Amino acid sequence: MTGLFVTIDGPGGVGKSTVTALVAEELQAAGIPVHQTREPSGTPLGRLARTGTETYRGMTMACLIAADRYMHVEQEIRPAVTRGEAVICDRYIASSLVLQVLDGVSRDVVWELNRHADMPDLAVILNARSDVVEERLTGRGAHSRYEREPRSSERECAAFREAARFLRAAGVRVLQLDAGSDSPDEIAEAVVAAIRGSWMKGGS
Ligand SMILES: Nc1ncnc2c1ncn2[C@@H]1O[C@H](COP(=O)(O)OP(=O)(O)OP(=O)(O)O)[C@@H](O)[C@H]1O
Ligand SMILES: Cc1cn([C@H]2C[C@H](O)[C@@H](COP(=O)(O)O)O2)c(=O)[nH]c1=O
Repeated sequence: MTGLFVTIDGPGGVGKSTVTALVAEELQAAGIPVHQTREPSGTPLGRLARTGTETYRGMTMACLIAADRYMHVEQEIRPAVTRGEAVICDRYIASSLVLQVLDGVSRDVVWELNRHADMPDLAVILNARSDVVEERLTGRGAHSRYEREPRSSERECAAFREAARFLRAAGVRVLQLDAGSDSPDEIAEAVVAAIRGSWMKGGS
């Protein structure tokens, strides 16, 4: 049986990393083999992208992120799915459709750069009211220049709604969840239920 490729995206600080870890834990507890990963990935290109948001911008960053994605897919994601594992990836193409577009690259170009990357079986987009996201971000502290931009939460929340519509129109199965009022455990439970549903429909 082949595995399943699930991505978790959303505005900075909404709770992606928290929920990704809980989903992986829950699946493992249920005896499902899991491969938890994130983007930028652990490849040399990914490390460059993660530590270089002050240096690389616009088209340079869009290409760097896409190059890391192709390496990540080939070396890590696809082999794990082939082994029958549930791959849970913290950030993927939806993040590029938001952050690289807000960074000045056109959506058509971002989409074209990512066209040959494997699409997820399920793209989860966590979102919430922008004031809630901003409060979480302020409480935890910014990770990147994107999160330090004025009104970043407001712009990212709106852009992730648009990215969800775009991916759905492109044929990707998208699950949008309101991460504003529920606890991380409740959100993780909803994601796990959707993953089980996708698997029963035949996965990849
Ligand atoms: N459902 C929730 N309710 C309340 N607080 C939450 C919830 N989920 C996460 N948090 C808190 O919000 C903060 C940001 O969470 P987290 O680091 O998981 O976000 P993120 O989306 O991965 O951020 P980034 O994109 O910047 O890596 C943390 O302090 C976390 O404890
Ligand atoms: C997948 C992806 C990532 N990025 C950038 C955004 C952040 O600077 C880091 C991710 O760090 P976080 O702790 O998860 O917020 O990578 C990007 O610009 N585009 C992407 O597609």
